[in-house]
Amino acid sequence: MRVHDVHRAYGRHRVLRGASLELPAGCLAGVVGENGSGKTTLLRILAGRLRPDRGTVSYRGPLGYCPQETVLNPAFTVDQHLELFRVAYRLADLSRAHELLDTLRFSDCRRRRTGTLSGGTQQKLNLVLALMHDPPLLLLDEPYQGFDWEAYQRFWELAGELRTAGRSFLVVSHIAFDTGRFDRLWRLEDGRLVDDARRAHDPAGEG
Ligand SMILES: Nc1ncnc2c1ncn2[C@@H]1O[C@H](COP(=O)(O)OP(=O)(O)OP(=O)(O)O)[C@@H](O)[C@H]1O
Repeated sequence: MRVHDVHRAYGRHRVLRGASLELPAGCLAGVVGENGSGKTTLLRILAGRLRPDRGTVSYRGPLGYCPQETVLNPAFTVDQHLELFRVAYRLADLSRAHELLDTLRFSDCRRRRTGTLSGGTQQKLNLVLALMHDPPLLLLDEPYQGFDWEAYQRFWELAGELRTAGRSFLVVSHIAFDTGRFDRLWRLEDGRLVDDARRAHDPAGEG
């Protein structure tokens, strides 16, 4: 994915003022920043949900987008959500989705209406819906919000496996302690992305 000089204002409030980044294949990248710095605005632009005022975003292939707010219908069961998304993604079956449910340990919730699930479990489903078509590029906005420690660890194990398989991630986070998990890290400051020198390692050899 290539993002070049993206600008976006809400009225007179200029949130993004020339944000740029390049995300190679097999890279687990993070964007951190203070509340209100524009992380969600940036991700919505990258996902095509919001138009930038200026700048370009380009990438190849489908992407998976996990928004901060869940996309669930409380009256539908987990299985019904999976089926809806299977049709939308034109998947032959739900084998990958069921594997992800197992990985995140909530297969026993398949017949429950999502309105009765805990916030953390709803977020797990939100994540599965973004991952089940195995897109090469994943845009995740605070994907582990509400996860307990075990689910949080499982998320990172899964991210590591997908990275090894060549998938790229852009994860928005405001949690300072997980920044060491990223291959690449940008801080969103004053509407621009600043490459963070403290990134853990760089498997793509680009840094
Ligand atoms: N639809 C909107 N209309 C007006 N202002 C908005 C809108 N959406 C976001 N903003 C403002 O833009 C700024 C950036 O918001 P954004 O949600 O992108 O930040 P964020 O970094 O994701 O914040 P957080 O960490 O709290 O989720 C904030 O000041 C917010 O109030």
